[in-house]
Amino acid sequence: MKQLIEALQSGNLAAINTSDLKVYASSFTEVGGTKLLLVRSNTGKKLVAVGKGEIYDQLIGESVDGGKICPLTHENRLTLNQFLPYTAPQAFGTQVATMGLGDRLGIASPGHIQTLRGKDIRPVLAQQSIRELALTGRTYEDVLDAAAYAVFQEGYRDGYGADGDHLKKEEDIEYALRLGFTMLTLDCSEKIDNTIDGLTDAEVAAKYEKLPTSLRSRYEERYLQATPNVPGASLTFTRQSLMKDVLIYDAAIDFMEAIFRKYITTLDRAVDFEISIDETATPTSPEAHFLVANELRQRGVTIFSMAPRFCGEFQKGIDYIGDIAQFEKELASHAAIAVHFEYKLSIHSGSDKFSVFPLIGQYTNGLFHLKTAGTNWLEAVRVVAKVNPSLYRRMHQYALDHFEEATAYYHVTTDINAITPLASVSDPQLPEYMNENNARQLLHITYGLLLQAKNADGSKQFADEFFQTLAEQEESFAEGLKKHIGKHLELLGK
Ligand SMILES: O=C(O)[C@@H](O)[C@H](O)[C@H](O)C(=O)CO
Repeated sequence: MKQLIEALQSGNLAAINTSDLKVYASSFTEVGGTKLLLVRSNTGKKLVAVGKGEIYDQLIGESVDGGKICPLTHENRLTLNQFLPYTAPQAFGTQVATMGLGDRLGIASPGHIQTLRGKDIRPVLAQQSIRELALTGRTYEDVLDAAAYAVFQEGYRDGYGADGDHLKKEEDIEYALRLGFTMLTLDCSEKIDNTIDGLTDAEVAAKYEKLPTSLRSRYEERYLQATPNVPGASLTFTRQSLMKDVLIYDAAIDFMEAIFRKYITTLDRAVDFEISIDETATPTSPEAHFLVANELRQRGVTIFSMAPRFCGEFQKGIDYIGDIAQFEKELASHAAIAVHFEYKLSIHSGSDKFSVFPLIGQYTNGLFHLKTAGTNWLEAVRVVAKVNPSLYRRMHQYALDHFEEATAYYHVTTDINAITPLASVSDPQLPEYMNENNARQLLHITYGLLLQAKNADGSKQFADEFFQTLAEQEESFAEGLKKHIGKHLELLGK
């Protein structure tokens, strides 16, 4: 360690003996009288500090040969945030394209940064839903720590975001905000009445007539007396469609306003507030999108982005399923509505929607928010399939055995009987499973079960070997992400 400390003190990183050490040269920085560098030895990644000054004194670590070797702890991450602002998340607002890069493992962000660096789009690296935290056993502290250390490792100074994703409960919103998350995705799915779609016109009318007169009058005056004029959007309101949309969305709009007033307007910092109405059975028609957006504007609620439930299927980890002509027709209106109300269109379940990415880039004029998560996990699985076939086979079989359990968390139309039987696939062919939709969804939705699976003695059945394999294959994983997420960006016009 003495040689490392001396080389760092001189600022001569090339002099560091790297025979048993990986040096992340992009991490090197000086603050006050302290030099900092991230390295990885056989005991994992460490933050090395030399010199003097406040940050040196505040970092917690072992004093060795005149320097300090610091573990990548939550407390040390907070110290980095305090002295190196670029390592803390930021809000981006509506004037720059952004991409959610959900990292369920806490090891994907370096590859994400290498992919996006220098492009006209900014990464929301710390994006996880409460559902993902529950399935992986992680916390929002873990998520933000991993992203911040990745930013430090890569020396990435263009800014990154932190999205408390698909939040439904106030305690989860408070949790994410307390930790400094810079984006909130409010999931309104439990306030959207999906039963309305199944009612007859007469049943809809009868239910609507029971609403307060003042409420009905307000909606009818706003949406039936004149056709809204949104350049680029084709909108037709009828009394019947209006009654349905009011019954479906009115409670959700009240919820959006209440959360905005209680948590967003009271903040002393910028936060990107996203409205998610995508995880519902009811597709969001352009008229419904306009109604929600206009009601929010009438109530003084300003948002960063809106995630509608598009027509067709945006399933996890695979390409778009549906009529692309119809999708394009509605996308044009959705994008025009977002422009009209001055926010970005947010595309959830954005992983691998290659057939519609060019349309999304075109109609949003390159100003969108795209969310991915599953595809980043699957690139890690692809690495395992390539270098540790035994582990991949055990994980694949476990996923097959527990698939039904996983369908409780994600809507998929996977046909697991269509997946080539594992025994008939040779080791070199295993990575091909990541190119087959049914196998992709099998491994995607079982991520939590796989990571949390335990042996009879309580040890992790796959996770320890999985993370060890990925640690040994750090560069391969980053290259896989650069290739796969790079394909996303290229088709989006970035
Ligand atoms: O799996 C989750 O809960 C999230 O990744 C969620 O799906 C996210 O909002 C998303 O759309 C990622 O593509």
